[in-house]
Amino acid sequence: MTPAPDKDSPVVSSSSPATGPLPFGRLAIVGVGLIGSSLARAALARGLAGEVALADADPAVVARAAELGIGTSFHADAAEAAAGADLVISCVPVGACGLVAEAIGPVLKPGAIVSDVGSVKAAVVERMLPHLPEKDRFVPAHPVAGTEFSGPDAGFADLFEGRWSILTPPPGTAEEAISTVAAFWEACGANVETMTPAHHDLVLAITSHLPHLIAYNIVGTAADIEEVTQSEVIKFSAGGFRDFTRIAASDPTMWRDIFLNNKLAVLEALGRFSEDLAALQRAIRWGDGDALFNLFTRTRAIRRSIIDVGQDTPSPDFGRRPPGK
Ligand SMILES: NC(=O)c1ccc[n+]([C@@H]2O[C@H](COP(=O)([O-])OP(=O)(O)OC[C@H]3O[C@@H](n4cnc5c(N)ncnc54)[C@H](O)[C@@H]3O)[C@@H](O)[C@H]2O)c1
Ligand SMILES: O=C(O)C(=O)C[C@]1(C(=O)O)C=C[C@@H](O)C=C1
Repeated sequence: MTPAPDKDSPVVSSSSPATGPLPFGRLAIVGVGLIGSSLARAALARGLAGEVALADADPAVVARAAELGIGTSFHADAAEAAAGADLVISCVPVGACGLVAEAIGPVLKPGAIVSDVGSVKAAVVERMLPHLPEKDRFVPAHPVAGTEFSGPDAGFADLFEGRWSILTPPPGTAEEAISTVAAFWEACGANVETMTPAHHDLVLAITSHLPHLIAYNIVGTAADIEEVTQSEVIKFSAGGFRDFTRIAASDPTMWRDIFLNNKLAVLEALGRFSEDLAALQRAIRWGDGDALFNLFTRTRAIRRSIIDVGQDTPSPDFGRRPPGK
């Protein structure tokens, strides 16, 4: 059982094998991009649902999902997919999650659980919860796993294997709904942790959102520097810059929505980052080699500890990608 967080303890629990009513009779996934299609593939491959109903607002995505055979039914209408489902997961950009909740709310069967995968959590709760008939059956989630690719072709069944999925149930969420969603993610190969939406947004602002902002910025700056031609950016991007270009290739809609919906936490993290950057600027200007050396030693240890605990693979491009990409 994974209890709902209270306000005094933002991080409540780490994963321990959960049990739940798996397989579901019907799982509905709304938004069949990288994450939605990976979940659909994982659910089919691992036998987590009898029916996997897929819906997307883009007709080309619905057609492609059908062609790929990654579900059991394919819908242009989210409500049609959600009708009769035991679990409905919204896998659309954060800015569109309110529209999904509004569409599915009226057709949810009694007892159906609703979840999502958005990279921001407080705004998702604010946008989705008002439209849901059973407020205690909404269990927001965020799989901390992804790539810079989008769309149904980019997904793969093992994306969540060994990665974290963070659940952020609002206070009052039914324990049984939380443990069912936890069991679902564990069956997809993920480790589950539960925390408050606000705490999630603070943590992810520094570990995910700010790094993306920095990558977008540095690639934009490099492209703008007139003496560094486009061809040189490409030619010399085999080094550290290459990692930034990978991250800066991430989906513009998804990341626009993340920054607009986690504004305060990102601005707070950016403030701290700017202060530390100014300190580095001073160290370089005044020849303070010790300050530089000490920081670089500390950050090298952090990277090595990340690899040691198996949270990353030391691949040349630092990325996880679908087979064949
Ligand atoms: N990409 C990642 O690395 C990653 C990782 C974890 C979580 N997330 C979160 O997962 C969600 C989806 O990201 P993705 O990378 O799969 O995006 P994606 O662009 O690959 O897919 C999103 C899909 O949602 C569809 N869509 C948009 N609005 C819709 C609506 N109103 N109704 C139905 N379908 C709609 C789009 O047509 C598209 O097919 C986002 O909220 C993102 O923050 C992404
Ligand atoms: O590996 C990547 O491409 C990612 O950026 C994945 C990443 C992350 O920052 O770790 C990006 C956003 C998601 O919300 C979760 C995971």
